[in-house]
Amino acid sequence: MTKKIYYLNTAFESVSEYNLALLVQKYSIAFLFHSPTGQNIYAFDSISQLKPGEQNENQFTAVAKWQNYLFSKLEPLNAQILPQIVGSFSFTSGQQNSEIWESLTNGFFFLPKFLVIVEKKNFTLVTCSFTKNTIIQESTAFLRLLGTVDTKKKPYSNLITKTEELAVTKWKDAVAETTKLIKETNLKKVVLARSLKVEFIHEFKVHTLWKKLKDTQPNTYRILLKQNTSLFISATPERLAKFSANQFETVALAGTIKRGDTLSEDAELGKKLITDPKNRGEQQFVVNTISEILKKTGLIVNHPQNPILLKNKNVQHLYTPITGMGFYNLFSLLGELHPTPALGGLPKADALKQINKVEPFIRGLFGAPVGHISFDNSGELAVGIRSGILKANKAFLFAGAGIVAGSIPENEVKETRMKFQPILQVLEGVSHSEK
Ligand SMILES: C=C(O[C@@H]1C=C(C(=O)O)C=C[C@H]1O)C(=O)O
Repeated sequence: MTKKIYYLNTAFESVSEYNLALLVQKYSIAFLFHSPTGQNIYAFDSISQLKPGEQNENQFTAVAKWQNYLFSKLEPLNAQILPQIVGSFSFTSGQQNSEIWESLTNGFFFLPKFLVIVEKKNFTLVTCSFTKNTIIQESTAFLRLLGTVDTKKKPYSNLITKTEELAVTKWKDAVAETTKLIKETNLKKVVLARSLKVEFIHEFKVHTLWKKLKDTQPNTYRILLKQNTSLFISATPERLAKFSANQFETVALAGTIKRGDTLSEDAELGKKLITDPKNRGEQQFVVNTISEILKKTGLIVNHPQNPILLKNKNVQHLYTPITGMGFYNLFSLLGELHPTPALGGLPKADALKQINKVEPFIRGLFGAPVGHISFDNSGELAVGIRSGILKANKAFLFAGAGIVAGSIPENEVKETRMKFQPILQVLEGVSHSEK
């Protein structure tokens, strides 16, 4: 690509989230990203694409190089707000193409042609184009389309016909084997995941999923990545990083217990989690490892001494926000950090080896960094858990749990079953208006 990439900003009044989600069906590539505290991003169509884990180098270095290259081509047309690259890394580089993940196996990033950024009720469209002469018309046509997306409603429902937890016995054996290995070697923690297959009557429409995600998971990230016929969706509570020039915010999230049916039962369960030595130890590994990595890159690190409880609809976790201040190289820091011991384990390399050995599927985007990065290296990435991949009338959901010396296989099965719930409930009995 030798051509320049022009970009233009158009501020506009407002648009409903539902209309933006409806627009996804008109494009083969789209990305929706709702952060509980950051920017909301809606991206459609692409100017340039990269599969990070398919390059012959570290996937974070590959994205950094691609981003640099794109930056050298950017040409603002009276624009203050930069375009952003959006999408997902893969859990690890060089994953073997899998039937489930198909072309998303090794991650997928793109520079959107149309990027809607919503921040504190300000709506901006950032349009990218190779042609200077037509960019204004392209933006206008996009906004017109957005304003006229058909929201007429007809009754609609989609029902699950089958759910199947895959290879449960084998997974329990893997947990037992891993626990033994942890007791016998210097391995301390390994996060093992399993999968749930779901079949339903019809193919899902994106806006249906998005509405259900919004209705059922109000305080998590909400993420949707569409590439042709594959849809990745996530209701993750876990931030990998929110970053700007000299600030890097991350979290240590680990340790899980169910929500209670009453306020007092819920508080009781929370207390049990926060005073439980196994879970506190598991989460402390994550706090220590992340803090060490940030310090090693020269950041000044701050975090509260003790975790607090993060309560989502289906589960509660131990949570410590961690902030690093100072200068840093974004992509090399992300490469050091991912996967944190919340998703990989400790020591990282040995844990990844064990994951590779015992997990019967490719993680694809499960647990991978997913989000948006501006050309000034500000942005936000979440950890792609509480997630699944949908294609036609099938979905594969994923859930993992931290295995430590004291882990009991049956309890880990129950914990991962709870972690399937956020996305399972999105797919379950969807019944609302549909064109
Ligand atoms: C791996 C998952 O969750 C991670 C593991 C947790 C745990 O072991 O308690 C808690 C939160 C997440 O960091 C998942 O939801 O699939």
